[in-house]
Amino acid sequence: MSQAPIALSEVSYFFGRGSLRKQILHNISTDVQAGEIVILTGPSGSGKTTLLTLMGALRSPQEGALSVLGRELHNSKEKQRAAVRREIGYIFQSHNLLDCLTIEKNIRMAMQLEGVRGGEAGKRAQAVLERVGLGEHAHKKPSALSGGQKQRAGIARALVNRPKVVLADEPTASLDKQSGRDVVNLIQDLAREEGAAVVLVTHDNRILDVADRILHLEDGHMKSLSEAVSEGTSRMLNLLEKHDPGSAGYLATLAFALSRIAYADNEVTDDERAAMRQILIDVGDLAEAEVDFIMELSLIERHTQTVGEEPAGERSGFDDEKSRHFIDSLYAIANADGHISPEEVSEINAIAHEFGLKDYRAR
Ligand SMILES: Nc1ncnc2c1ncn2[C@@H]1O[C@H](COP(=O)(O)OP(=O)(O)OP(=O)(O)O)[C@@H](O)[C@H]1O
Repeated sequence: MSQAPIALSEVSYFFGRGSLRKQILHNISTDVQAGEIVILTGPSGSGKTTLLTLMGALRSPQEGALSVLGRELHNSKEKQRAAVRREIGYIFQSHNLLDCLTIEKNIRMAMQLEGVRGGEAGKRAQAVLERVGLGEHAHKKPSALSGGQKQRAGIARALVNRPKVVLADEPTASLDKQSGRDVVNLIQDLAREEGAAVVLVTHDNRILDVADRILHLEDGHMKSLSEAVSEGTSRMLNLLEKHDPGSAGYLATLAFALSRIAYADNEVTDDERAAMRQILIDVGDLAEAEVDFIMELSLIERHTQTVGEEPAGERSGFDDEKSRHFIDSLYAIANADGHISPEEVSEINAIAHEFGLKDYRAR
């Protein structure tokens, strides 16, 4: 099998020398295949940009093997890295377009570096601008475009030479929800069409679904996806709790209780999932992707908890309205398939008891 466009094996990276030497990345191993989209997440300072710059041949690792487009970069010389860089498409947080040139000229400039000029360059520039929805804006300068349009022009420039490796650093950071979504969809479509290996650094949870794989960095160490999901969810819940203490606690408690009902008969059906999702969406003013996070985390937690290992019962302190909503929601999940089983009833009773709630619907 041919080598992946990006291949890392036990890569470590250090900044500084002597007593100031500090290890930033620890034994990172991963391959990014052609046509694959990998998202790199992690808290600020965890080493995402450093890892991206290694993959982008802007630095070379002091330890481990790093191959980009078939070239080994461990201890490489600047000249070798420069040659690799010419074959990579970079998309930055700010579009990095030259303001004094039109969009079309910005794109032609990228082609000039590859020796493509004249009519051929004009044709290719127009085609790529149309592809990113900017066909009618070719002769405008960047200052005349919106943030999302500028970012799309940046993508057109990065992709016009059809790179086999595309690296994007926070491409949606300055965009609103819809523009951010448009931009990642575009990167995804173009990457698939060209069979490029794509690595995208982001803090934006809303775009995680475009990833084929999510890599999570913490203090320079690679973490598993489930650890990343759990970290992302608790960060989000903490944030919510700060802004809206009542509903955050309620949402987390409710999500977990609903998971218990969904698992009462040892299997979560699609109907139960859909009902659970809708109840949680109706409770808070969270984005759907955030609700999905909480729901999946609750289901995972429930699934991995062994029988007899129930969480310590807490008195809920819910007012009457919340108590009713809580009990009704449990019944709604139990009844999602049109039938409430004895196991589900006994789980509802157990939860009501643990939370000190009266099951006003019990017969
Ligand atoms: N040129 C440098 N010299 C010394 N240390 C650096 C340098 N660049 C980054 N660092 C340190 O390396 C660590 C990782 O930084 P990096 O920018 O890769 O993190 P990040 O995950 O991309 O953070 P953010 O999400 O804030 O962009 C940080 O502790 C940072 O202070």
